[in-house]
Amino acid sequence: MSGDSYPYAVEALDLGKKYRRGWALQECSFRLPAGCVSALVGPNGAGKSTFLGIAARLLRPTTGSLRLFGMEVSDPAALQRAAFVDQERPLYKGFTVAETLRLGRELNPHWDQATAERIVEAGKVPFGARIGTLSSGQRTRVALALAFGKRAELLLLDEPMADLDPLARHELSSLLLSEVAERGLTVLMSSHLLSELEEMCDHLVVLSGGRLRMAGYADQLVPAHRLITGLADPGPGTGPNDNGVLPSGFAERHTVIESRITGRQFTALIHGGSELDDSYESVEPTLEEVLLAYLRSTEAPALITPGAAVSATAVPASQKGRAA
Ligand SMILES: Nc1ncnc2c1ncn2[C@@H]1O[C@H](COP(=O)(O)OP(=O)(O)OP(=O)(O)O)[C@@H](O)[C@H]1O
Repeated sequence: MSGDSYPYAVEALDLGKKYRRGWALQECSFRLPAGCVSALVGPNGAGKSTFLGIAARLLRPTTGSLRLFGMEVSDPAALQRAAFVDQERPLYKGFTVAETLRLGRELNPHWDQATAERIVEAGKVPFGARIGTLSSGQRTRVALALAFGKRAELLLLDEPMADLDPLARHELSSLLLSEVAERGLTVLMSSHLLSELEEMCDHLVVLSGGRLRMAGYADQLVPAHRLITGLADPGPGTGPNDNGVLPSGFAERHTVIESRITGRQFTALIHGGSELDDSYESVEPTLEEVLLAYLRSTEAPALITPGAAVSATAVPASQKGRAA
């Protein structure tokens, strides 16, 4: 089923994870084209680490299936093609940096020592220093060196920027983008801040409360929306603090993702290309405006672009249901 040119790096179908306290991830279905750099975004507790943990085979899903390059994630061959940088950066504290890289070389058949050393050297991290004595940003750098040294085709990075200084962030983004351009690397990296990843990523996967809210290329997600402002109709009351309401019939004519009334003015983010009344102002929203609207309006349907949608027929019947 797999092949070097398999077009999707990740395919999740009805993926879910339940802990004793409840669902951390539910009914999550999307696919990630190979070769893209995708931001896995969502507020605290959204399920990002849970998703990455399943993709790195550290967690077993409760429902559904996850495939990497067409192979079920439980297949050891799938795992060889992915590298994971855990949020906790779990490295052996008693090992030196050089010993950590040596371990990477021994465990990974396609190990690239030169790249791993280059990443460590760029941060001026001493090879003889013990991991336990490094700052959190330096530990992140060593974890990234291990991930890049593995020469995996898919990098799963859990909050890679969280403890890096601005120079190191810039260096990491250049490194990622050159690897993507040179050898078609796919990257899925999490953050709870879109602004942290926006410049690097051409693709977006958004989770909230364990559910998928958006997935697709940013340049397809944004133009599907308009940000409308106009005069609100007076509210039902007459007092000075009464809010207005959306103009009559507006919500019936347009797919309103989110609306706000401020004084006599309304602002609405709408989806789709329905005809607009001349009396309204309409602009294309920013990616952040679209993202925030979908995160705040949990009742609005999730937005999955056709290229990111995965149907039950895309996954062989033998791989559906409870994961092995
Ligand atoms: N081992 C666990 N046992 C019980 N609940 C857990 C466990 N791990 C995660 N959860 C819960 O699952 C939900 C999703 O957690 P997860 O760590 O995946 O979110 P996240 O999006 O990565 O959050 P953050 O941005 O804060 O790192 C949270 O409600 C969390 O409390």
